[in-house]
Amino acid sequence: MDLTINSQQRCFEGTQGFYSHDSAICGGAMNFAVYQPPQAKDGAKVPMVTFLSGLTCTEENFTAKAGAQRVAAELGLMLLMPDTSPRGCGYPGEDDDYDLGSGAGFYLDATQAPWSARYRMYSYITRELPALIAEHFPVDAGRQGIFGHSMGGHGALTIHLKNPGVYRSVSAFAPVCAPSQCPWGRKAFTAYLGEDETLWEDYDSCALIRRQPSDAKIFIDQGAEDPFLSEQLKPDLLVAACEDAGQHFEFRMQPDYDHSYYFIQTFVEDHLRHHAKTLT
Ligand SMILES: N[C@@H](CCC(=O)N[C@@H](CSC=O)C(=O)NCC(=O)O)C(=O)O
Repeated sequence: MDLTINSQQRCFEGTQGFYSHDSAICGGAMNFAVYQPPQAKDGAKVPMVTFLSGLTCTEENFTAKAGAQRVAAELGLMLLMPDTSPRGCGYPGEDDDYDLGSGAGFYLDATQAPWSARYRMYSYITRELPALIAEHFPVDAGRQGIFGHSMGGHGALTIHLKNPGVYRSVSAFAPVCAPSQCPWGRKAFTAYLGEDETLWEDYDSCALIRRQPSDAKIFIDQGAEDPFLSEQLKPDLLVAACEDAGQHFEFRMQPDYDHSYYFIQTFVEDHLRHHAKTLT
């Protein structure tokens, strides 16, 4: 699989790069960013943590705003930052709303036309992109973790819960915890998956935990002043699901923090150390 290097720059003795490729699964060009830590040299393979971003984001938001590279360099973690959806599909309404279409792929495989042809972010993130990364970067595919923010927190939790042996560590910042029960998720799931809500459970962390908890510890930070907390994120539902199902978790409510990347950059070191405990 071919890869285009759009830019590469030195960063904490490692390399921060932006790349694109032609995705068979998403039916067009996709962008992503990778941070290679200094330990990834002379043939040495390093563990990788994938960060899934939230609504309106591209591969650039976390890469430029989270300040994760310094600690990733210290811990020897490769970071993979995918885009949040296919782009330029030409579907009606694709660019009209911030919470549907471009920038809002919700990390699922759409089953409803027209989205089903290209909005296949679940398969892209779990199959095509890791294979491409393994071909072009010195990654140890047996040591992978996943984390994310908001819509990307939902993606990280669901992808871990559906693939606990591949994504061995998991964490999230302000995740959409129960997409079947909040306006962002219900709008996206109706459009992408259709009206049958029983089919939504496959992409709902609370339902997945109740069905089959994982052996990992789910680590979550949430800002207490997050404007999306009660209507969209609903961490109380995830905490209840974890408690009922016996899922190991740590949930931290952070006083005074909001939903922004200032919140993320404050706690990103804790998240990377959480992943390193399992992966290194
Ligand atoms: N209506 C807002 C919503 C956009 C927003 O807040 N996006 C968040 C993720 S929200 C959940 O997935 C984000 O990460 N934005 C990018 C950033 O760099 O802050 C709006 O359109 O502004």
